[in-house]
Amino acid sequence: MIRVSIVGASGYTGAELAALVHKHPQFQIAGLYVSENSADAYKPFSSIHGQFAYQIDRTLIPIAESQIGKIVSECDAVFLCTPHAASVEWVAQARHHGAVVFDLSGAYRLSDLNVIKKYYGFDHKYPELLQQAVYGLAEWNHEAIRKADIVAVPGCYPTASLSALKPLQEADLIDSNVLPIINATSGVSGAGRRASLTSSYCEVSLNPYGVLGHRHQPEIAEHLDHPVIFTPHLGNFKRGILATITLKLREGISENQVNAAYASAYEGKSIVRLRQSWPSIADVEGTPFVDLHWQLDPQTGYLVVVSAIDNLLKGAAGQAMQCANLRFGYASSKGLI
Ligand SMILES: NC(=O)C1=CN([C@@H]2O[C@H](COP(=O)(O)OP(=O)(O)OC[C@H]3O[C@@H](n4cnc5c(N)ncnc54)[C@H](OP(=O)(O)O)[C@@H]3O)[C@@H](O)[C@H]2O)C=CC1
Ligand SMILES: CC(=O)N[C@@H](CCC(=O)OP(=O)(O)O)C(=O)O
Repeated sequence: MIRVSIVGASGYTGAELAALVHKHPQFQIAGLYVSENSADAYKPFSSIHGQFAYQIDRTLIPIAESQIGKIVSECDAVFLCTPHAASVEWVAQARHHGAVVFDLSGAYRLSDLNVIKKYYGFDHKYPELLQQAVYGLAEWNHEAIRKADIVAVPGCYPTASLSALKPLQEADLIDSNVLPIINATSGVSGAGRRASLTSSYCEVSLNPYGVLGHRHQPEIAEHLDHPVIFTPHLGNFKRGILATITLKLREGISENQVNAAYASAYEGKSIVRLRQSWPSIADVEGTPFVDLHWQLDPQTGYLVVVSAIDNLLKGAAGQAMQCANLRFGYASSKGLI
């Protein structure tokens, strides 16, 4: 059995991950951790996430980065479900002790230090580790993920967007003079469990945010190798992301070529479902899938693609589990479907 420690286990993605590890036939939980001064220190995990009562009987152990050597000695992999700035240091300490690390934050997803400073607000102290980190988009980077010691699990909006756009970009179908436009709406769990006015349930209706400045824009652009316009929206529902993407195809590209690009990119990749009708958030909520459907306007050459995921699963914990499966020699969907 592969023993797994989860730091940030009281949060939304940490809890989903604990649940996935708990039901996985080849993985088991070694320990669940929160920060050194956490208000949840020493509470039973199931007192916070009651759906796991009598299933995951674990205590949330408080721990500092400097103590990670102890965690590493007791497990085969560390999952970090921690804020970006905290993950920068946690990854470095975990690697110092030789751990295989899966970081669900944005700390190791971008390669350019200036872009990180601009969008995350901190100077990244470990450029050599950034270079080693593999971007964990499971359907696309599986060969590199199998050998990686640091996996930067993609953000939720980038997962939805890249899953839709990469087949077209790899097949060279996108008109490079026209930027793809991504309009995506997320449920409030995307903002994490910590209380804030902007993600407070009664405050949220449906609004754009981070317009022309969200940190997922450079993440999508870097891993697509194509600039995009990305506008996130916050919706008044708990979980899920629906991204509607509009792009211009190169002159003369047919619907058959688009269909073939998706079919060939995702052949045998069971987490990606190529749908025959428009997907909805209800279709993917609580599932590890990304659902895609598209339609070409032959008059204008514009294509509309819709991508739906559960932000906490394919957008975070589910994809982290796919990466761990690959890293430890299993099929990427093992334990997920
Ligand atoms: N929510 C989502 O849809 C997605 C989130 N992500 C990313 O995943 C990470 C976790 O997100 P999410 O679960 O939503 O966040 P939450 O706010 O729900 O949980 C954060 C967790 O980290 C712990 N924590 C905070 N600071 C530290 C620290 N310095 N050291 C150790 N533990 C710490 C918190 O507990 P405590 O403070 O009590 O110690 C809590 O357990 C973030 O980086 C987020 O950006 C990625 C994709 C999707
Ligand atoms: C609704 C909401 O607030 N969503 C988050 C994105 C969550 C996510 O994917 O996470 P990373 O922070 O790991 O990139 C946001 O826009 O900041």
